[in-house]
Amino acid sequence: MMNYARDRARDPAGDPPETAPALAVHAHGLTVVRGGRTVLDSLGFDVPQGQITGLLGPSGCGKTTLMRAVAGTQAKVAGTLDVLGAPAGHPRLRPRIGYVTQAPSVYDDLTVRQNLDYFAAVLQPGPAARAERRAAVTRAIEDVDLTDHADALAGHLSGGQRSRVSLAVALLGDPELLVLDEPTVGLDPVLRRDLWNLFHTLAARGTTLLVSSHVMDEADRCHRLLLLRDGRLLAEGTPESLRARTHSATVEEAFLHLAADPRAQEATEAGAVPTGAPGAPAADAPGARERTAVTTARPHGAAPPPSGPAASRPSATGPSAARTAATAARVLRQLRHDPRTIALMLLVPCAMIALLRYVFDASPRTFDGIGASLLGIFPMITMFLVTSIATLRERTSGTLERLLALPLGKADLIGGYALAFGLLAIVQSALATALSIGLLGLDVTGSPWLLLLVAVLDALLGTALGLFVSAFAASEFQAVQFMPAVLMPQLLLCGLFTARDTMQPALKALSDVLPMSYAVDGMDQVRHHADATPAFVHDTLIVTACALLVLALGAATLRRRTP
Ligand SMILES: Nc1ncnc2c1ncn2[C@@H]1O[C@H](COP(=O)(O)OP(=O)(O)OP(=O)(O)O)[C@@H](O)[C@H]1O
Repeated sequence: MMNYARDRARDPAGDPPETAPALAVHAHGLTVVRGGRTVLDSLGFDVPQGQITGLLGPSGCGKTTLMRAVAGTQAKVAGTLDVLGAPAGHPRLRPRIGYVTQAPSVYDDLTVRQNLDYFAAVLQPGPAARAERRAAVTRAIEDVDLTDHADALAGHLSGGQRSRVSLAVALLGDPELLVLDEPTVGLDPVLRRDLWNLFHTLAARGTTLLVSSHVMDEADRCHRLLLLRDGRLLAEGTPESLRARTHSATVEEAFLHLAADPRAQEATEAGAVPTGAPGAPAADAPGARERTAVTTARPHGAAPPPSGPAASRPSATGPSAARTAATAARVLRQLRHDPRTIALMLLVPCAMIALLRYVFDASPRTFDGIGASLLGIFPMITMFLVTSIATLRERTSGTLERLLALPLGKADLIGGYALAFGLLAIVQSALATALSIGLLGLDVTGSPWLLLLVAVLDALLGTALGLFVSAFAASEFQAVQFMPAVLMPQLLLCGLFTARDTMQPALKALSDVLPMSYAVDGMDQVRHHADATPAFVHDTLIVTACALLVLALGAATLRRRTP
């Protein structure tokens, strides 16, 4: 059974409050175009605060698109869409909305608790909030009845259990508005009933819920309904009013009646809830007054100050060291559950450098030249691959959409990845450098620490390139294809195979703008000079600047709203 320890006095299945509530969402002329098609067509509706509004309609009618528009993750939204008194997608709304996507957007390679710990750290970063976070995580796990599975990997749970982890994430921080996209799909009847009871408990506490479903028998569990078909609003109102208006016994019948009779739709097509309709705020009701204030008193694009519980929640979305550190810790925690990947990342460069040494057994001087350069190139290649696939997985699993709907700065996310993989790169490069110099007899005049410095910078560059390139890949297959496209030209032109001075002018010019050329040059400087030469400093500065530039480009390519 779900935990109802925080339930208030009202009957979970009871009626909404008698006085008309204020509005959590107000839409007018809402239109969304996806892939050149109008998917939502001039919708007008209201969602009252503290109630459960069901968004019902057949598959493909636009429910997910509407949910994403309300959550602020949908691009190309036209018309008016005010959410909690601010335009949808306003940064101040991010900590105030809990959004559950249709597929469970959680990390399969983290436990239930680790998933929640991370999202809680995004919502409430910093060591000062640790105790509060821990309590919120425990409470959310209890709410979705997963206490017995708190330490299980999310990937080892059933589909319904993973959906509940996703819901628990959305419950963190007591959001004022919960946007739930088909939260009960695939659940057994007992769990479905328990979840609906939880939704009513949340509504009784004052939370607004917008819940989509294509199962019409869930309609009677909602206080109000929005019936959608082919991107147009068929009708809105309480289940009773819709049944009464269409003389139907069930909401499903009412839906079919409305779908077949265009005249029956006309009453609600023009825009907001008609005054006097069941569930609509009366003209002089508090909700109606607030709606006027929301839609007329605020300059376009400006958000009013948050009120209620949200006022105490963090709203900053600027760079935050605590959120960057939490992201890096989460990425490393994911890797900890994947020891084979860690072993491959650390051992493959060592194995390759050892192989190279014995390939050039007869010519140790050639090994010195190529080996030193490859000490930087191996980490760049592995970090590029691992980062591009890890970020792409974040994109395809839906966790990226969820994260970007939260108060997490893009720089925090990119910085967290760079920090985690940068730390791994240090270990990887240190192992390969120690092996090369200590056991394989690599002869360098300069300090091995300088060699390590260039290797780590190369790895950081590989991480940055991987993050950047993943924005252009639609699948892991494509990400892997990008590897030769991005790295091979650099490898061929970096001076490892032919001295850069002897290249054709066009190739030399191309080589001059590729960062790997400077990485190889920097390694060469360490090989031949005891101290850091001006050329070495110049080379390392260029590699560092390129890594930072590509990281910034990676952050710039992240879009909070997707098409
Ligand atoms: N990226 C896209 N580009 C173009 N059209 C899209 C895109 N995503 C969805 N659509 C179209 O938009 C329409 C609405 O899709 P949406 O996912 O919102 O429907 P839905 O009601 O949530 O469906 P379901 O209940 O099956 O999840 C569909 O006709 C779909 O084909």
